[in-house]
Amino acid sequence: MTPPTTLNFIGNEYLAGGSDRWFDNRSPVDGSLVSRVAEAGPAEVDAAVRAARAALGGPWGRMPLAQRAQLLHAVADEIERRFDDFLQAEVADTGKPHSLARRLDIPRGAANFKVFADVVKNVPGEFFEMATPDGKGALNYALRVPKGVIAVIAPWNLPLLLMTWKVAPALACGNTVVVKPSEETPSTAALLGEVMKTVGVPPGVYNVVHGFGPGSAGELLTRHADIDAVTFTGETGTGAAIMRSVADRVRPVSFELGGKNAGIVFADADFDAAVEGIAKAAFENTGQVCLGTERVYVERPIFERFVQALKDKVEGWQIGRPDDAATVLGPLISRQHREKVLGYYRLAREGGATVVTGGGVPDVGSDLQDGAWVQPTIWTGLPEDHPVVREEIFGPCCHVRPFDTEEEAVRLANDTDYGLACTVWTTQLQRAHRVASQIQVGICWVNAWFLRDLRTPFGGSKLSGIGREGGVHSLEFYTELRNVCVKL
Ligand SMILES: NC(=O)c1ccc[n+]([C@@H]2O[C@H](COP(=O)([O-])OP(=O)(O)OC[C@H]3O[C@@H](n4cnc5c(N)ncnc54)[C@H](O)[C@@H]3O)[C@@H](O)[C@H]2O)c1
Ligand SMILES: O=S(=O)(O)c1ccc(CO)cc1
Repeated sequence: MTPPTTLNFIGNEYLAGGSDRWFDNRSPVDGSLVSRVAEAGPAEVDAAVRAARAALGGPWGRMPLAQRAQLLHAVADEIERRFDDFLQAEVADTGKPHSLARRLDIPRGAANFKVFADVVKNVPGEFFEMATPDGKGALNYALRVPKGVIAVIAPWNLPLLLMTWKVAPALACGNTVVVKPSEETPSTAALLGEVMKTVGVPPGVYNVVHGFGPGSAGELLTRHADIDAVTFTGETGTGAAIMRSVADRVRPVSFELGGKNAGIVFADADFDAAVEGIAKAAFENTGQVCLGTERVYVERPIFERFVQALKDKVEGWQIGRPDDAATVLGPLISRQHREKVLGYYRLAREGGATVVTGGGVPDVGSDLQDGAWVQPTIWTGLPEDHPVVREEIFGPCCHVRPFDTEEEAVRLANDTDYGLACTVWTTQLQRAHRVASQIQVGICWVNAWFLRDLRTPFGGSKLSGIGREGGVHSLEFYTELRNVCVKL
């Protein structure tokens, strides 16, 4: 039987790669073939950028804001109508449990379009009246105009959610996009093309090119002379490479990059809630969430009890097939990524860590032996300068260490090159505010993790990114302000 194909989407049509380059998209559950993907070469990337440019001068560019917002609501409605198609596609690529994709990935994929359509409709303008020597004065007002053609480079961990988190505000602001989804997860970006066409989004507004990073569609797109901005989510090193790609043409970038996030648990915390919260932060999505917690600091009086409870909690989580309702943990995204994660598991052992649980590959049976399975893992006893405590692993693992004072906890949490997120657990109100204000991150949760209001600013400090998106903050990246000065 011929395997299904995943095609580039350009000008509202699915096109095969002209140069006959195809790559395999394999399931991380069992290594089976999900689809053959058409890799975009220079001609396809150029065609996508041209289609996007042309659309800015067509019906999309002339469309009133209210109608644009209505279309984006229709996109969201159509994603919801085709919920199961998106669910199957996302799970086929990632192997994540249906329960997780059903609760998080697909609903958020739809919600992004609704939220940003509404945000853009409700943004007030800026106006200044000025005096002039002739006494008649002048009026200044700022127009927000779309930036143009936006290159969207997306990662594989929350493919639809993180791609639409960029595409929705870009389109709401009147731009057009060329999306390069991760080579690991091309399916939902491709499927979204059908949705765009069905609801009547004009050709060229939403385009998708498939492929890899360096020397492939990712680099071809970010180096293309006719893109106006790049928005990227992924590894810090890739962000640096993209920055170099756009440097000669001085294009703006918005970067959501890696993290090595801390969790701080005070002895006064609601113990059970903290265990549950840290377990999710460390292990949900098999630890493949940039906001996840890989460093946990626990106040000494509850340290031993906390480590035991965290171990019990995660050992009770079922690892297995995505469609099994009891499954909590799926595989990693690929065997290649598993090699990286297992490399850190090895380093931890060699560094003298106490392996509280996990540390290897689970027995998932012969059916799944070609998948990318890994055990959730907890360590204690490593020094703070160990690579396992300093580098982003992006797997289901955390190192837990005791602390004695609030000052020490803040110092430990901030002792990192990254600055994305933190989760703090305490029932003392003043402590909560005091600590949150001192942690050098883009988002600090108190008694919560991954609770997102899409109107709030989101992004990272230090090596975790450049800029903030979310709510009106997205407009700062996806529009330009043009001041009009009218002499009266
Ligand atoms: N801060 C955030 O919001 C956030 C969210 C999710 C993931 N992440 C980070 O993403 C990483 C995991 O995702 P990943 O492995 O897909 O990241 P990645 O950087 O390897 O790849 C991301 C995307 O960039 C493309 N790419 C790679 N090299 C490129 C190049 N030179 N030019 C243009 N495009 C290129 C890839 O093909 C892919 O589409 C982790 O580091 C994680 O922390 C960050
Ligand atoms: O801002 S969000 O779109 O909610 C979001 C969720 C997860 C991550 C990290 O993987 C980044 C942004």
